Amino acid sequence: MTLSVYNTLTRRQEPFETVEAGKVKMYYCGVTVYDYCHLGHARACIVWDVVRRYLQFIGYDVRYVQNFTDIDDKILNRARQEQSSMEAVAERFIEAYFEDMRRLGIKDADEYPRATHTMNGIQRLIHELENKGYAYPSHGDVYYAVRQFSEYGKLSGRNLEDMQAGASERVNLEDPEYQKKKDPFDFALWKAAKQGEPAWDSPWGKGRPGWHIECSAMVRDRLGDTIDIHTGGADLIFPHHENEIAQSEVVTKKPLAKYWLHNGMVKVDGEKMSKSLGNFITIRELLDKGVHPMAVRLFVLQAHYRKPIDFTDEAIASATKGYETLKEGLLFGHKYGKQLGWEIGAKDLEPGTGKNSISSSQLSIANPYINRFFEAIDDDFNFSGGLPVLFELAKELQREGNILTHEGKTVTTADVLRAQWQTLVTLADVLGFDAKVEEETSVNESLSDAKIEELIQERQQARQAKNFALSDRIRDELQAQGITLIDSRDGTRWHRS
Ligand SMILES: Nc1ncnc2c1ncn2[C@@H]1O[C@H](COP(=O)(O)OP(=O)(O)OP(=O)(O)O)[C@@H](O)[C@H]1O
Ligand SMILES: [Zn+2]
Repeated sequence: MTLSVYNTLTRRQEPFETVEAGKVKMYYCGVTVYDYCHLGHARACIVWDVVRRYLQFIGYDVRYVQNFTDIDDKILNRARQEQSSMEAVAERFIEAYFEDMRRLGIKDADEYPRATHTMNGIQRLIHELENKGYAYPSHGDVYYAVRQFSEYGKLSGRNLEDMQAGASERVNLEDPEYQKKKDPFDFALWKAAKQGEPAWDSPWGKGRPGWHIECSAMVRDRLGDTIDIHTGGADLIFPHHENEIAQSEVVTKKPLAKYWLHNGMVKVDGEKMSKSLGNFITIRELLDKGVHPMAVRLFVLQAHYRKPIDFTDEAIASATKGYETLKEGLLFGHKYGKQLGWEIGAKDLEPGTGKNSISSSQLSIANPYINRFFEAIDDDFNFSGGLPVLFELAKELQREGNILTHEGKTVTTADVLRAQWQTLVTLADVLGFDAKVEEETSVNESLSDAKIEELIQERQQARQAKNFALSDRIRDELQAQGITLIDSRDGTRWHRS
């Protein structure tokens, strides 16, 4: 079977064929940085992280770009509340983004463009839209004229006439914002500067870009006219992605993306978890409470990526239990490899980096598992369908581990067990699951929170006394025990890995 994916644009599952053979250009609409990331963002980032890992695993050279929206009314509001600046708020939450996502084992994207760094590309696009008659200036703003683009609505399946009929009662024609537009569905490409807000010079006067145009500009600047996969949450299909298409395609005369993929929402009591609704749990709250990052990953991957999932304590508890089984399997080689007489170097114990990490003879033993895994995932990235393969292997290894402990021998041969274990480690790595040996340390043996705080104090004093050798040693010793320190202007935070 070969990979096929559900394309929001065509509403069909289609064979996956890239623009350029062997290469995938992929763009994800990332976060607006005015608060800590929540579990909904974790879901989106985990899903696209795993899509990227899988594409790499099956041999594609993937270029993955993810943006940060660092100009927005919500960022400005936060800056006002904190008597700080838009830049400072954005910087702080970008830093926090990296900290949280790395804790979840999400690999860094190849590039992280920001709206504020893309001002030339944004203005160039608006200028071209204006020249082609798709944009018009009004009172210092510039708007996109949706009626000009005959294909408007093709992604979301919406039709301007129906939308107009539905909205007519809600549109307040007295509203000055509406009065600036020729059509109520026209959207801002550029907004005139308001008193006290950050602004950039432009041919239309001082101002700042609208949200949709930044993604069109970033895709074009970083990846070109047509990319293979454009992703984001399903909440972005309309209007954000519809507007991106409208902006980009009339300028380039080419499709913006071959495949439009959207992840389902994390919901709380049936409603989207979102920063604006305030019904969210941040990634750091969840992890600091002791939920294992890999349990969060399992929680996310247990559902098909397009379906909504409900966040409940029970669901997280059940994922935590599930991860315990997976972890047992992943640590099998570390625990029993020697006893089974495997000749293993440190490299064998590393998580797999692709098909090549399993030799061809091992691959043939492991084939049924690998084939089933591929078959599931090739069907529209059905990661949840690939998980039973991992659990079957993990349970089998767990069972053999118990027999070995109690009877001193295993039922299956050491070679087969080794192939099964390496298959598990390799396939688990494709989904981003990784178990660390130090996780074997029981809670009793590990450092208490109080002891960690004490060592951090000691390190602080060492730094003040400029005894960097000592402060580095304390940090390294903590790291060796799975405690990561993060220094920032507000002091030192820590977390267990
Ligand atoms: N609850 C959620 N479940 C899954 N994905 C989400 C969820 N919330 C946001 N996303 C996705 O995360 C990315 C960043 O979203 P964004 O920064 O707009 O977050 P948000 O919480 O929706 O914010 P706001 O409430 O201010 O709109 C987008 O791709 C979005 O679709
Ligand atoms: Zn976007």
